[in-house]
Amino acid sequence: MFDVAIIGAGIVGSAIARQLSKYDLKTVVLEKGVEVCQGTTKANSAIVHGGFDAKEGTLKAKLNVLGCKMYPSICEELSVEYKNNGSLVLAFNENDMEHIHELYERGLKNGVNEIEIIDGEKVKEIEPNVNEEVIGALWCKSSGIVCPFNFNIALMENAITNGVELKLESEVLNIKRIEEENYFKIKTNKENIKSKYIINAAGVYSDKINNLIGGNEFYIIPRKGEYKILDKSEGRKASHTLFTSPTEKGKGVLVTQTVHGNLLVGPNAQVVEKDDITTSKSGLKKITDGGRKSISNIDFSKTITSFAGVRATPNTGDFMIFKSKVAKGFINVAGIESPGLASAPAIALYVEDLLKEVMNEDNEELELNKKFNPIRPKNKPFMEMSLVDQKEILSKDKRYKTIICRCENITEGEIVDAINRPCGARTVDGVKRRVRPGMGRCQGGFCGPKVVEIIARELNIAPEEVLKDYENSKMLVGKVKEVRGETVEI
Ligand SMILES: Cc1cc2nc3c(=O)[nH]c(=O)nc-3n(C[C@H](O)[C@H](O)[C@H](O)COP(=O)(O)OP(=O)(O)OC[C@H]3O[C@@H](n4cnc5c(N)ncnc54)[C@H](O)[C@@H]3O)c2cc1C
Ligand SMILES: O=P(O)(O)OC[C@H](O)CO
Ligand code: FES
Repeated sequence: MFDVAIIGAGIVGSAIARQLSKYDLKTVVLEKGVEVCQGTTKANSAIVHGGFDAKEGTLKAKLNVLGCKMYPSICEELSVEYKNNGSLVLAFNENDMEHIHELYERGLKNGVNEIEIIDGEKVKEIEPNVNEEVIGALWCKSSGIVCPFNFNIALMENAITNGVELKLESEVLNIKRIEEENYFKIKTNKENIKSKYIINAAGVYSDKINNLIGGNEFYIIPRKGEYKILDKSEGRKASHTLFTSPTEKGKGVLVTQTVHGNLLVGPNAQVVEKDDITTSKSGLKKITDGGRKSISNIDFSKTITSFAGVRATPNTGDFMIFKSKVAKGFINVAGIESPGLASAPAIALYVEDLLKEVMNEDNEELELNKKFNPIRPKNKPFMEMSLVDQKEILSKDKRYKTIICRCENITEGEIVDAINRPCGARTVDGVKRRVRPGMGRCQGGFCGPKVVEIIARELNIAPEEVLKDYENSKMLVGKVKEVRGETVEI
């Protein structure tokens, strides 16, 4: 019997898992994906918002502001890339200026202190490539950018190191509350699991999971956002995150540098089916036009790839984080659209308090995990190590000598480490998200086959079994011909 079962291993489920690993609890995370970070967390703007956008008094506002404050230290503990680059909401006319003043006032009410309104000249001084028609901006100095994949993975890795169990490819199909014995029976595609408490962090599917216990307090309206990611040569064009005035559809198309130095432009907003992450010509045109509003000379011929993510927009307008009234011991952490990434560390604290409340009702208390260690050791890129560190690691492992990804300068040693760490990579995209082979200009054209070979070797599976990302995404279909006695695979 588990004490807590968390459904979903995106940023929210993983942040909660890590928070609960501070306590002496038997916690399991059930994730239907082949890996962690396969839902919305893998495809978003990666902005740690300051917290001036959400309406005052909402959970979004409260948890965003606190989450933003927590980011620098939690990323330090977990060795995750985070940069406090600040953001600008740009104004191009008097109407925009009015919006900016509203956001400023709202920011102050929400407790965001590091904000100020600046004029067009100042904007151009701190962001030289900005569209010269800018007349002013709201400057938020506390906001930042993060690597959402590594943050998600690091949270789960640290949770596992501290005793949490992660069950991958485990889709929750049904939940039954066994009232007389005070626990839940959870049916997955693999097994039945018993748990005293359940935390529903299933992203766009959080309404379906809540419906399994007969809750119908909210539903999710999936809203897709498309992006273009550009070469690092374009990344230099923006140092702050550049927003235009928000609309009722959201914060609009932004332009930002990523923590790795690429340029990210997007998203739009479109109601779709839950799993629709396709991109379209018309959608991407909106991104291009929207991005040029902030920086007119973006060279979109330097686009590396495009992608889309789906917001778990709740019909209620605010995060739906609450103890279920229909099933005692069931906590919803649902409707976590933007600013869910920025809020995740604070959401975990909020859920910890809710769990304490439900446990109190059972006359139970949380006890500390005396072995809890908040630190996740670095997996620093080989090329960023000092010469001394490079020599040391090479003396122990020669695989750091072989460059596998030429575009991003990634060695075999780093890829092997990414696979063999706790919560290690299981797929080609999983390796890509952890250590970046495939993120370069050639998009894995050169390094992809080598990565497949390494995954097959390390996981002791046939190359044909290696997946790109999801289940059924095999990359090799069989052997086609023999070249000088060697079999060539496709
Ligand atoms: C276009 C876009 C831009 C965004 N930009 C930002 C931003 O810049 N800043 C910000 O703060 N926020 C942003 N967000 C919001 C942020 O990405 C989300 O709030 C956050 O990623 C949600 O995380 P999650 O863990 O709730 O969901 P997910 O990452 O989707 O995780 C849910 C997990 O549950 C699993 N699951 C579902 N059903 C089941 C089941 N039955 N059994 C087992 N597992 C299941 C899924 O496989 C998935 O892994 C953006 C979102 C989008 C779409
Ligand atoms: O478009 P929104 O409002 O959902 O926001 C998404 C990101 O946080 C900013 O791009
Ligand atoms: S060699 Fe790896 S992305 Fe080009």
